[in-house]
Amino acid sequence: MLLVKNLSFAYKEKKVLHNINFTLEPGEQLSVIGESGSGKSTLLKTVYGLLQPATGTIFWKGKKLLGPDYNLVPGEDFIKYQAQDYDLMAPLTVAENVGKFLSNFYPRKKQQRIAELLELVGMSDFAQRRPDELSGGQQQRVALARVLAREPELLLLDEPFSNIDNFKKSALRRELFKYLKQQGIASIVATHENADSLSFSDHTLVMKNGKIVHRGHPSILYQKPKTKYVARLFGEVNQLPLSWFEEDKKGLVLVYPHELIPDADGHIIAIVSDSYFEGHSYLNKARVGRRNIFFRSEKGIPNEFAVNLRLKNGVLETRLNE
Ligand SMILES: Nc1ncnc2c1ncn2[C@@H]1O[C@H](COP(=O)(O)OP(=O)(O)OP(=O)(O)O)[C@@H](O)[C@H]1O
Repeated sequence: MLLVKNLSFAYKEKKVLHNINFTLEPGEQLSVIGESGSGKSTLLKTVYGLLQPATGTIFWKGKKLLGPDYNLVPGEDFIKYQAQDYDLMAPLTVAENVGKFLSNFYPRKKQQRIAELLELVGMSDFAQRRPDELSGGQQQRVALARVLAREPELLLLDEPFSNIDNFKKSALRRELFKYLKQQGIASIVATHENADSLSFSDHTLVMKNGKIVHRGHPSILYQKPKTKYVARLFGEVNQLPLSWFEEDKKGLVLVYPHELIPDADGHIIAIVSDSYFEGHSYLNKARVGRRNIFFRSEKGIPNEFAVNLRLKNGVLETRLNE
């Protein structure tokens, strides 16, 4: 088990991580989400051993991990870390890059392992190419194969799919996280992209200004976000007066755009200002009084068109039950 206890870190006098606590079991998948600059990368670098914590301790399976002040070569053998840059070796082929840290003692086994990993990341056809002949997304996939080569027990990935196009990304995500589960590899993925978090994580940490502001299973974070900041990480969200839905109620409620339904009987009247095509539906920006809101519709809606909206059944019960 990974145990991170009261971890804090500062770049010179700028404190970037504040009292971070979490645990992670072998094979578990943890995602760390939060706005740019919230401290996700710094957390990964500190856990990996590139940065020396100001306070706190990190244990893996009961063994205390020492930071760079105590290790000549930063990083532990059983942890692999994929940073946002890929650091592939230019003179080596893709296959040589992936196999660089594999033993040459059993050459056939080594070649099999390289082939298996290149297949996993969809790069088999590029085995003999050199990194400078690859696109950014292809380099990112090779880098992923390389960090998996020596079967780490704990894998730390910083924005692992950021350069990979949508065609490849969904399949790669599914294959990679299935592989990690099968192999019992624990992973921490720092990401902006909610799909990394929603579909594949056992737990999610939400970071803001170097602190964990919320944690839990992604479905709970999505359905019962404690703050607009948390809900906003999953896409557009409205913060609306409760009195719109229940007379005399004070306070605000978070409502996702798909939870506001166009309905002739709806008593919220919205004037559409923009309608954006998003494949499965349209995302509409509209005014209700002086407030801007977002709602979804199956069809595009002309500007300045008035639409009656109602709240999807059950939303208030879900959001307000604490
Ligand atoms: N080498 C550094 N020296 C000083 N400050 C730094 C350094 N690296 C990061 N920071 C600061 O630390 C804070 C956290 O940065 P970090 O890169 O961990 O955030 P992040 O959540 O990973 O952001 P992003 O999503 O943009 O990658 C930011 O305010 C950043 O400006």
